Amino acid sequence: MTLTYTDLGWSDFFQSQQDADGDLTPYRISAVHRDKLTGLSPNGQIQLLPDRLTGEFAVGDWVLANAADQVCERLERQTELSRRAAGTDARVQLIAANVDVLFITTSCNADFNLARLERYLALAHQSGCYPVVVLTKADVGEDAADFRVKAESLAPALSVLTLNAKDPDDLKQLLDWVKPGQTAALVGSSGVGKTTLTNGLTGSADAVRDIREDDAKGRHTTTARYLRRMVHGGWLIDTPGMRALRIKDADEGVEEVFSDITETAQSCRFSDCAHNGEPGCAVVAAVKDGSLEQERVVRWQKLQRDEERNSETLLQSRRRDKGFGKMVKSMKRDHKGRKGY
Ligand SMILES: Nc1nc2c(ncn2[C@@H]2O[C@H](COP(=O)(O)OP(=O)(O)OP(=O)(O)O)[C@@H](O)[C@H]2O)c(=O)[nH]1
Ligand SMILES: [Zn+2]
Repeated sequence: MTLTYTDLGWSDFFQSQQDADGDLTPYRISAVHRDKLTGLSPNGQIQLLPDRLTGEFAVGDWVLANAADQVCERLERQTELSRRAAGTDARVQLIAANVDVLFITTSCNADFNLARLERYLALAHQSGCYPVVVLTKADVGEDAADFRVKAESLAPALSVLTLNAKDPDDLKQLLDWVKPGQTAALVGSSGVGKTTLTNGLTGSADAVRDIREDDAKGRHTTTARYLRRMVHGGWLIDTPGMRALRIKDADEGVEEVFSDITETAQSCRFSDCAHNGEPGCAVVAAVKDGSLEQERVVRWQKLQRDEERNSETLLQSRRRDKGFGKMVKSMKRDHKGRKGY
């Protein structure tokens, strides 16, 4: 079957970035390898040679390549999903590009965690993707409707689907959210059913899991991401091996997810109110009168702290560590001094 550029997700946004002569060919990146890229065009799939480190490309990117299959340009992204890399590394790690819909996947069991959902929602808002919460294992034991109500409480008009990932009929619910030519990405913890969903939505049983790398702790993780065609003509990016999501530079996303709280906080007497017992704190007052939920405020404060810390540059975190080291030293000195009394 021949695909057109429109089928691949090409739009006016990318067209306007085409080179004037039009002698370069656009390709959609379907896989990023150590030293090469896989690109899709109406002529099929080819290997492309990157013009910079492949870590600067994401699955879903559009690039322009010359007749020798060398990438000459990476087009500006409509949306970009990224997180802070694992370990002590402060770098940004790209997850996917030009994603329209983010399927935030969790299951109707112990994996369900409101704080984690909020983190993924902040990622969606920050990147410009439309979030849809997918609750799998609705067919198993516990009452799926309860989980749904809890998830829906996170934002007004939040789209929440409950389903059995193994049931082809249930999967139609997801297809409704992605138009042909649009791209969705699946995120969520290990074991929630991402592979099952990917196989069901793309009609392939061979989840390609061939690139294994050691992470910081020496564990093997599957890091390959692929752009796959969904049965109805949309595109799907699975994100295997994403053990934890550390959001970075997502302060606006966090603000959006907690807009009810941030709006209330504008009425605090002090503009830098930490909502920790300051006089005239509107957030504490709202918790008291029941218009804000205490646990949600606590989750907001924690997510804000995490986000700030993840967004520090390496230099800032070194300074913080140094400052902390100095503080410990001076405390030790003080302690010694006091002992002398
Ligand atoms: N009953 C039921 N089982 C499910 C459902 N979704 C997934 N499973 C099962 O849960 C197990 C884990 O599913 P996977 O699709 O491998 O989960 P994953 O998110 O891809 O996990 P990783 O590969 O570790 O990232 C498999 O045994 C699935 O068959 C569901 O909605 N209902
Ligand atoms: Zn306050």
